[in-house]
Amino acid sequence: MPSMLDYQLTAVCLVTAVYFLTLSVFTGSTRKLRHIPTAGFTMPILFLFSSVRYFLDARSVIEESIAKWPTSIFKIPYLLEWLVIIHQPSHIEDLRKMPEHILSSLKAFEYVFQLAYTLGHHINENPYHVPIIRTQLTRSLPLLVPEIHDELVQAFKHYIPLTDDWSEIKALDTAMKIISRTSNRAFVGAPLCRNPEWIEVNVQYTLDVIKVASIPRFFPAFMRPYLNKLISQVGKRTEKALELLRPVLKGRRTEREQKGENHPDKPLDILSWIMDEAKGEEAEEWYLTSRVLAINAGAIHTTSMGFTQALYDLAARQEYVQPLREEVEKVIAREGWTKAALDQMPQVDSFLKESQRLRPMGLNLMGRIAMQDYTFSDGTTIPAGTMIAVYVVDDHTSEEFYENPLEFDGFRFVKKRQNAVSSGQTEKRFDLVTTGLDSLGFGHGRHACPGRYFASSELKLILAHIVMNYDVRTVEEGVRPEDLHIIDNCIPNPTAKLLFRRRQNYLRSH
Ligand code: HEM
Repeated sequence: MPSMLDYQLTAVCLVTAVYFLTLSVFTGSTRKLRHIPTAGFTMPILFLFSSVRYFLDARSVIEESIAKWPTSIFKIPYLLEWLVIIHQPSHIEDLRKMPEHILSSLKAFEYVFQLAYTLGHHINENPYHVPIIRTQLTRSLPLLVPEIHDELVQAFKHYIPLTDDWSEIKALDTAMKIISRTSNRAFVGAPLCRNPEWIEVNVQYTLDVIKVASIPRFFPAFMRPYLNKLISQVGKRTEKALELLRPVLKGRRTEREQKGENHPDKPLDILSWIMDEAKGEEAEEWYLTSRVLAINAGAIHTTSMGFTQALYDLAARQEYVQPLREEVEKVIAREGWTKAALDQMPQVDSFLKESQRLRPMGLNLMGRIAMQDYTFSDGTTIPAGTMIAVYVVDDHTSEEFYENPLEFDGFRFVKKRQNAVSSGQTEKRFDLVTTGLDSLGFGHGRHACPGRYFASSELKLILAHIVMNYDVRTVEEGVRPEDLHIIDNCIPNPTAKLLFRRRQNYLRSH
């Protein structure tokens, strides 16, 4: 039996080990970043207190730092590392212009998503899916929108039945299932997109990636590989997805052999395009499955969060329902459920953009790792290896860009579009898909989200479908469910329920 002394000795050894560990981990990087102002303490151990404060209330820590150093960059203790925060438009412009070999988005992605234990290094080594999403998926939207609409009608019927009495629906969970199904109509086609096991494996894979990428960052680097292995279910999920995708892959290969690579019935979806592009081992079934899962992981979580935020905004602000309905009804009567119709819904577009402006999916986006020492245009140098990110909230709520910036004004961007037109500028500047220094929810610059055209069409279709078919409100009238903040991530309340029923007051008879 170990004695009391043994326990005490073990405790002393552990504390000493942690102290020297943090000392060795931080003194190197801390010394190199000494010239950059710090939110909190830089000393080992004391640093941990600042880190805990950031963990509990990231927004206040950053806002206080901006008040102290309004024009300069600063660093914050992010768990066991330093994160350099930029927020000034001039610094964001510097970041936007920098190529991969100076400020790397891929390296940041690899680190933040712990690729070795989640999606796998092959996703970053050959990111051939990015141009597919940016060009083929976007260009195919006019053909895909009616299909996605068809899928979402079925998905809504299934997950939120049209009843005359109010039913309580858990918003975020339901959003993830609906988004997974409708997105997969464009990713792998029907009927796999609506197979409950496929939906489940994609949703769970996405949640696993987030878990495996986040938890180990609470621990020192040397412990992460062991922890990752302990908690990761990603391998198991990939095997399950492979089992479901294999028959589809086999069927498509047979069809290609029989009818030719570009036969007229070739399905119009991401799976077809990645099968066209994949070379060598990437063309193997496991790698194709892993690529489809990675695309899903990037698409489902982000779009579901954006959708849920907008839904909470709508449910709590009933005054927007009628004007949105009028817009959708008028356009759909003329155009049907098409991409052209979506392009003529400025109010729907603006509502979603305003929701994203005030509730982006994270306080800090556009992560980069400096691949070499880099000097910003104001002369501040960050050493190679530094992790940086943009505090987007500052730009999204800046009076320089927005009147009454903290107020939710669902049709703010409709007015901005009208002003732009009357002053001879392009109204596209204020579209949901358009990024800028005042609109960073999809990033900005060469790495801006390539899926934003697809996501935006999907979000517009869903919001339009909801206002046309449902009444939706919050459980406590007018009270919007509170967001959940995990460090600098803003997650729409994951447990909140909303009330749905069949729409009661039709504008016209259907
Ligand atoms: C509302 C939904 C979405 C939001 C808010 C969002 C947001 C973002 C952000 C902030 C970035 C990083 C930009 C940067 O670092 O500069 C990004 C990158 C990316 N997103 Fe999205 N995204 C969404 C939906 C999607 C969808 C549906 C897809 C795929 C179909 C997708 C695929 C990607 C990919 C592949 C990248 C990496 C691009 C690169 O490294 O060049 N996203 N997204």
